[in-house]
Amino acid sequence: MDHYPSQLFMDIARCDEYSSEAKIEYLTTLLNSLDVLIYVSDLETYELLFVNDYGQKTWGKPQVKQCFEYLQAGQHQPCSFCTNKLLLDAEGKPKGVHVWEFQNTVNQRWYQCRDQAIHWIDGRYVRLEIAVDITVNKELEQKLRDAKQKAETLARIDPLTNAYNRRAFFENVPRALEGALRKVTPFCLVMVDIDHFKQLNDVYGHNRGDEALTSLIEIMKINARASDLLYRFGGDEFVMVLLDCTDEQAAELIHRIRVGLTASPIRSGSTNILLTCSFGVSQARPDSTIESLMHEADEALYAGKSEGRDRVKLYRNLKNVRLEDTL
Ligand SMILES: Nc1nc2c(ncn2[C@@H]2O[C@H](COP(=O)(O)OP(=O)(O)OP(=O)(O)O)[C@@H](O)[C@H]2O)c(=O)[nH]1
Repeated sequence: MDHYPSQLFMDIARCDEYSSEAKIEYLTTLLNSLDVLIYVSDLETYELLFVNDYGQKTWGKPQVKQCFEYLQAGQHQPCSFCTNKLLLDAEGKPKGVHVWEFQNTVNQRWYQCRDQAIHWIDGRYVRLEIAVDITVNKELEQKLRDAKQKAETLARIDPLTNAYNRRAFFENVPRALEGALRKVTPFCLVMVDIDHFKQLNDVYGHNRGDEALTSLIEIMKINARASDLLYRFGGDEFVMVLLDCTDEQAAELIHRIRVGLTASPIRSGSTNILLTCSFGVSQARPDSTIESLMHEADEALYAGKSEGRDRVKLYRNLKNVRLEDTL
């Protein structure tokens, strides 16, 4: 048969060989064989004029007159999202197919709805909706979105310590510094580096080294405020970003961390490994940038390293802040 489908219907309609009932049955069989919802309703009164078998299997036999009561849960007036008004132009002529997606309130499944105004048997324009169940696609879309979100989060977290990583630092901290400078609130950056970490690894093994890294971040977290941000920059180097905090207050926090480190040695058999760190602190000035703050904190840290390690240096004066100074 080389007919286009629309031509085929016209041929059937005009054919004298079949009765009108046979022609209607033919068309109804066709509409009822489709695995999509097809319904027709009046554009003004919302009265249901036709629902195919797929619709009746899904929403039941229509016991009510209007499409909104039939197709939606607890809906006793036209739906706020009804597309009827979009189907005719200003002159009252059909505007073509309007495609949209919707989660049905009766069965919670997602449908792609294709709505249009068509001529009905009696000459009026009515609403024809063809709705395809796209729930599986929607679920896949959601899974993809979740997986993307998870991958994005993981790309910003150090898997060993669960601290944020360097990438997260450069994404978040410049904005935090900008905010602090605008509001003229103090802002501190602290570089933390474990002392002789290579030796710890070499003598006690990599696993003890890993334990030392996770133990340090735990101790930092326990002592930090909720607004403080902790990052593992790589290896045994960490950065603390302290909002609304002066370098003297930073030194108090560092003191608590050092006390925590003394109280929680890493166990290796019968040996207690005491972990010490060097700390370099820089406080933002009005013209500070992330780069300048990092450079200053680094300078303070390495001044402490070269003087023998296990100490806290403020960039401001490069003097040692002794444990007892912060008590
Ligand atoms: N266990 C473990 N070791 C790591 C990890 N990442 C880096 N390291 C090791 O950390 C050590 C860092 O050593 P260095 O940078 O030389 O510093 P250090 O020995 O702490 O010396 P100072 O900082 O000068 O006191 C290297 O031996 C790295 O192999 C890790 O994820 N786990």
